[in-house]
Amino acid sequence: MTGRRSFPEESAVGVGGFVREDTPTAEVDRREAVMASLTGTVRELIDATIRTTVDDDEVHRIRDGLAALVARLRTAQLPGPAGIRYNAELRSWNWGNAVMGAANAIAPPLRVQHDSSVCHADVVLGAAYEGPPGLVHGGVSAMLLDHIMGEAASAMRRTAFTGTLTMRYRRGTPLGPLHLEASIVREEGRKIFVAGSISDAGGATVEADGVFIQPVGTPAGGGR
Ligand SMILES: CCCCCCCCCCCC(=O)SCCNC(=O)CCNC(=O)[C@H](O)C(C)(C)COP(=O)(O)OP(=O)(O)OC[C@H]1O[C@@H](n2cnc3c(N)ncnc32)[C@H](O)[C@@H]1OP(=O)(O)O
Repeated sequence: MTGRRSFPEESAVGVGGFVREDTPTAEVDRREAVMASLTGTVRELIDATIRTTVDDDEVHRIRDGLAALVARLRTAQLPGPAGIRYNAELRSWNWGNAVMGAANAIAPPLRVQHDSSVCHADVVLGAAYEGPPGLVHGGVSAMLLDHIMGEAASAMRRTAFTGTLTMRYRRGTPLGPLHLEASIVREEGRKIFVAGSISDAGGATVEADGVFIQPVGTPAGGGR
């Protein structure tokens, strides 16, 4: 996630993985762009690997070349996962996030837009997300919906964890361009009920209902 949100020091949430850093926003932006450029190429690598038909010897040469690049990246590493970081200006960055992390080539990535009452995102899913032939893996659909529905529940101002997520796969979701939406249906105390969908040009392929729960001690809502 990026942008200004509420964080533990503001909301007194003791959720692990949040790390405050003094990195200026301009430096975060610069580094994020650098990492995103690398990640885009790694994403290309994943797609090219899945679809390659080069001969065995060439596969082995490419493997050895990539192993050397991995060793170079390993010369300076975080001790564990990237977590969620934020600075004094509340610029946040979670570059390892499985759905939208700028340094995670597994992430499609999903770029979620927050409108007044709806979160939406357009994404193109390629060969790396295939389940049934030519169709998106059902778990990938659930992952993307979990994320965008969680973003809708958080509304850029609070922490909300997935409690229950119910999926209805109405028909196969084709690989290619897709549209996702999510919005809050109602709230009951710490429970936030959210609806979400994935659509192709022909309409909804997957619909989901979710119950997202604010951890104890977090504000029940209010302004940003
Ligand atoms: C700045 C960051 C932005 C964040 C922006 C984030 C965007 C990305 C979002 C990604 C979302 C994820 O993947 S989150 C990762 C996946 N989810 C998790 O790992 C969550 C694991 N589970 C938990 O941590 C916990 O079980 C919680 C927090 C969900 C609930 O624990 P709790 O707070 O102790 O709940 P508890 O007091 O027992 O119950 C409170 C009320 O919720 C109900 N309830 C409890 N659990 C559930 C449940 N699983 N499903 C439905 N309802 C439940 C209870 O019946 C009760 O209702 P009543 O009696 O009051 O009526």
